[in-house]
Amino acid sequence: MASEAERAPRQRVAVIGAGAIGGTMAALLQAAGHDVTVTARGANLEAMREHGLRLRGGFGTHTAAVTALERLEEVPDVAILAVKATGTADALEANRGQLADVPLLVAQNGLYGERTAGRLLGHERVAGALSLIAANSLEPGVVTVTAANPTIVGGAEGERFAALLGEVMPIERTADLEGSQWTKLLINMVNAIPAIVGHPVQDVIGDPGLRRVMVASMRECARVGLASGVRFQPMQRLSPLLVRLLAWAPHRVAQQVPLRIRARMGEVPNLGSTQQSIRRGQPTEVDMINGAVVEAAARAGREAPVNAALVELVHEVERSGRFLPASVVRQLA
Ligand SMILES: NC(=O)C1=CN([C@@H]2O[C@H](COP(=O)(O)OP(=O)(O)OC[C@H]3O[C@@H](n4cnc5c(N)ncnc54)[C@H](OP(=O)(O)O)[C@@H]3O)[C@@H](O)[C@H]2O)C=CC1
Ligand SMILES: CC(C)(CO)C(=O)C(=O)O
Repeated sequence: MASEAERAPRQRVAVIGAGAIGGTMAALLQAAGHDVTVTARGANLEAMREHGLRLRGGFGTHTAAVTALERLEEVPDVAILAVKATGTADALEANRGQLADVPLLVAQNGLYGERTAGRLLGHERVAGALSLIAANSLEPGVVTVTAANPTIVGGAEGERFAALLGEVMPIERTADLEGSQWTKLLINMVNAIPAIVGHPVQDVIGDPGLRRVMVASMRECARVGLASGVRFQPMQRLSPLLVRLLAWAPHRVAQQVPLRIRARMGEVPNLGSTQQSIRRGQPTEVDMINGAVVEAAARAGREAPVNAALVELVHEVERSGRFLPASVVRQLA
């Protein structure tokens, strides 16, 4: 993190979508002295207006006095987009007039979120952030960080945002955002099964039968990425060599990948962002995560049957609002 002398001058920062990740960034930036405006809606907006934005957990406790609006009213110096990828188009459309030429950091899972945002806004002053933080936003106005891990930043405006966020949280730079997005996509293969069975990520990884299916989905992701020419970038302790091992080594070796991810997650139960969407009755990003592997497989003339099945099962849980027995997942691999 930056020293006092290295700190950037106070900036007007807009955070579009102050949920788990956006709320964490907004609260920490406000605590560091920046002038932070967030956009939100419903009970979350009301709670932040009434009580401030309350941060708990791994980055400490802070109630941030942010300006909370439904949509931006002024042009900020920089903006962070932290809505789920399913909400990008609506959120940018609502704030188009204020974001015309403003550097924008897209903090999302999945592939190419910054390119999508740049295309929708008609400029290329964009960067991408891949958050290894685990955070919950299940109570209006409150964000709880359960694992205060680093965030990886890259893209055209990467340096600017790495400097800004580096003031308040651990940041790593990537020169190959796409390669890092793929590594994060591989890590996000931990999301779908917890969302199907309704258990924390750590418990799912601890279940040998569910872990086997998770490894199979990771293997598909690794093989499809490698076949598509992706250069997986190192992330946490997931090295390019380990990605190759994951793709081809026997299960007993490959399972080290989810086990290492679990070790980094800490003890506090982590639902994962996909299960949080389900619990809030909202659409998930599964089409942009497991679905992205299925799409990339099709482009490469391959198949990704385990990911295709997981996409279907997550959609089934979205529709019914009922988690499924673990046996339904265990039979996939
Ligand atoms: N949570 C986590 O631990 C992690 C999440 N991520 C990724 O970060 C990204 C953000 O996820 P996360 O923070 O969990 O998501 P959340 O759903 O917690 O936060 C998104 C917030 O944006 C709000 N929102 C959506 N559309 C609009 C809009 N048009 N105007 C204003 N507010 C809007 C949502 O409100 P509403 O609830 O009303 O829809 C919600 O409060 C995702 O891509 C996720 O995959 C990455 C790493 C970890
Ligand atoms: C890394 C992980 C699993 C942290 O929760 C995440 O990215 C998510 O929840 O989407």
